[in-house]
Amino acid sequence: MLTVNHLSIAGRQNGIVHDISFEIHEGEWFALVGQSGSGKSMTASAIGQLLSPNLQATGEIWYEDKNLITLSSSEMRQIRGKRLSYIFQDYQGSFTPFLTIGYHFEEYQRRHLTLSKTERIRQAKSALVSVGLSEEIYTRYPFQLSGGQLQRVSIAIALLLKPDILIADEPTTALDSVSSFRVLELLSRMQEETGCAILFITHDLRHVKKYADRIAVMKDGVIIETGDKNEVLNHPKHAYTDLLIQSSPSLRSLNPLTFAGVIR
Ligand SMILES: Nc1ncnc2c1ncn2[C@@H]1O[C@H](COP(=O)(O)OP(=O)(O)OP(=O)(O)O)[C@@H](O)[C@H]1O
Repeated sequence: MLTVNHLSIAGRQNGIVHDISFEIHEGEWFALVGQSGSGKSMTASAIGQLLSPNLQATGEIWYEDKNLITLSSSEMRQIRGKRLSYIFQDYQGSFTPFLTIGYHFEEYQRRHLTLSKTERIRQAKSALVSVGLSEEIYTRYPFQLSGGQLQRVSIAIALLLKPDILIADEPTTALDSVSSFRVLELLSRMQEETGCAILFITHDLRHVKKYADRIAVMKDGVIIETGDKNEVLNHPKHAYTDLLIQSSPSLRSLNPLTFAGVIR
């Protein structure tokens, strides 16, 4: 569904991502993990042409028969939102504070869907209800909502557009554990309902263990290991992956040999 081939990202002075390749299959939950600064967000941004202008992406990012890197801004806008949606850690930045939640829905709906105004409002309210929020939120302003509620609004908008791929860049980092749980369960439900693929960026291997199908581990701008979730978590090939697992408390016991103290 999405094939990244030899992607590199560089600034004027330095390289950030170095020749990475991976594939996201239809309907799968693909987790990109690794330490802070390893290039996960830059990789996610490159897919939707969202890199800052001082950064240059080279290589290929194939979605259907299009190399996304070569598309014009207007061609990319046709795909981003409707076919490829983002949910960010910085949900505040995704909303304009002085515009109502309804207005945010409208903006996406008008750009990507052909519906009457009444139908747009009906669908938006129904999307809010489906993520566990009240219809009344439609007329509220972003500053009147909590972080967890705003992140659920982001998901409701994504849900409405039914993208093929949802890129969720640390969507729960700024949330408390109950809100995080709700958001992840919603993403999981959305995936079941719409069959979309999810590119999930996280530091938290517990979330990977619970939700992901496959994992890519990134370090210093390079993918050092990719594979099936259980394979990577139970039999890491790279010492760095092992270190990530060791430093995730609830995952230490995944490897019974480690748990028994037979291997480190
Ligand atoms: N606009 C920019 N210009 C130059 N370098 C940048 C720019 N934005 C980010 N970087 C650098 O790119 C590197 C990778 O950043 P990125 O945000 O992709 O890391 P990450 O793996 O997502 O980290 P985190 O988990 O902390 O979000 C970092 O060293 C960062 O300083």
